[in-house]
Amino acid sequence: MNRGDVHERQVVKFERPPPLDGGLELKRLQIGYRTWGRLNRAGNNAVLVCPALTGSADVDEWWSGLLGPGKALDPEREFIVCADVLGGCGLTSGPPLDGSGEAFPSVTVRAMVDAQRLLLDHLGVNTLRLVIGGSLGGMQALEWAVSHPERVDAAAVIAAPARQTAWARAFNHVQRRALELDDSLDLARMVAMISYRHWDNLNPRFDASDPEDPTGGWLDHHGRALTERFDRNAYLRLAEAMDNHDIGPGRGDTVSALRATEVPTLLVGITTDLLYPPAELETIAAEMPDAELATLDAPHGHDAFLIKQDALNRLVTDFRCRRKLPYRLSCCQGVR
Ligand SMILES: CC(=O)SCCNC(=O)CCNC(=O)[C@H](O)C(C)(C)COP(=O)(O)OP(=O)(O)OC[C@H]1O[C@@H](n2cnc3c(N)ncnc32)[C@H](O)[C@@H]1OP(=O)(O)O
Ligand SMILES: N[C@@H](CCO)C(=O)O
Repeated sequence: MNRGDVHERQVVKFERPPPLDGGLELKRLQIGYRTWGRLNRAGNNAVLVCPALTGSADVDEWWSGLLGPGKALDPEREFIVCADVLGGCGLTSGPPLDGSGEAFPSVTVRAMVDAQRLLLDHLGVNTLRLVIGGSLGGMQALEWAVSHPERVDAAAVIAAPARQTAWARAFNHVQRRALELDDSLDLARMVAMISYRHWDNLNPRFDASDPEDPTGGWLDHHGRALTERFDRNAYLRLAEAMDNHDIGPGRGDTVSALRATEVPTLLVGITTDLLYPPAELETIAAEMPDAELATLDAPHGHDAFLIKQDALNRLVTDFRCRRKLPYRLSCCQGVR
């Protein structure tokens, strides 16, 4: 069943799974996931896509610019897998699904990777041709490259750090305070939205002298929209996971962990990213033995990885073609 062209959401349940990172013991682990394309007999043509904070397994909804025939994630040639994130509010174990709400245990990025590994084992995936993600998804992709290099042919880390930064923590702190005052996700999302954008995105779009305040209206819109589609406790758990993200512990330190990771890795920095500026990605690239740095030139800020999809698709495709990774596309011709 896992070897066909399955597109709809599926669920796998692990009774008494092994403890996940951080001593996370769940009586039952459920993972909701989607796949595109077919897994080959050797189990070595898979690509794992890791979602960002409020993302889901529905890659076709939020990364359609990268998913499709001839694109960076090509289901005609590869088996694309994406799961709802552990601790979130999809069909993978998390506060709402588990029913434990606030009592759902802390989750780390490494635990997210542990859960994804169980899923890949279940599907018969041996090695990944690529693991890719932006923001929280980029943290997961980097953690994969560091913790399971033997299973990863290449990684693409977009707009994410190797270790959470004080600056990004500051935004999460204010969001937690907002959630203490009011259970609704409105205010937290509005704060987050400011960190996801840039003045080059908002200034040309909204007239600051307009008495109807389109900037405020836009923020209100996003606050309301998240409240309708997301869960407060899941949000808190995922923000906590981002705040605790560090590939270093247990591996010397962050720099030692990067230096020991030989997986070919593409690091994409977004020119206007105020949350994880390009300098973060440059630092990672400087330490990894086989890293390539690329720049996504966009006025949108951090969220450009969701908005400038054609340009991102080109960066990822070019990386894969240039590295002659086990990947053949007509668009590879001419890439050196
Ligand atoms: C990566 C993952 O894993 S998935 C998570 C990605 N998805 C999300 O984050 C969902 C939330 N959406 C967004 O953040 C953004 O819409 C993006 C990143 C997907 C796209 O960004 P942009 O193209 O800049 O869109 P923008 O931020 O303007 O949002 C458009 C929405 O704002 C509304 N809007 C724009 N201006 C205003 C305004 N002045 N007042 C009120 N509403 C406004 C639009 O009507 C539109 O509403 P809709 O989404 O309900 O159709
Ligand atoms: N805006 C995206 C990315 C945040 O890093 C999200 O809501 O998941």
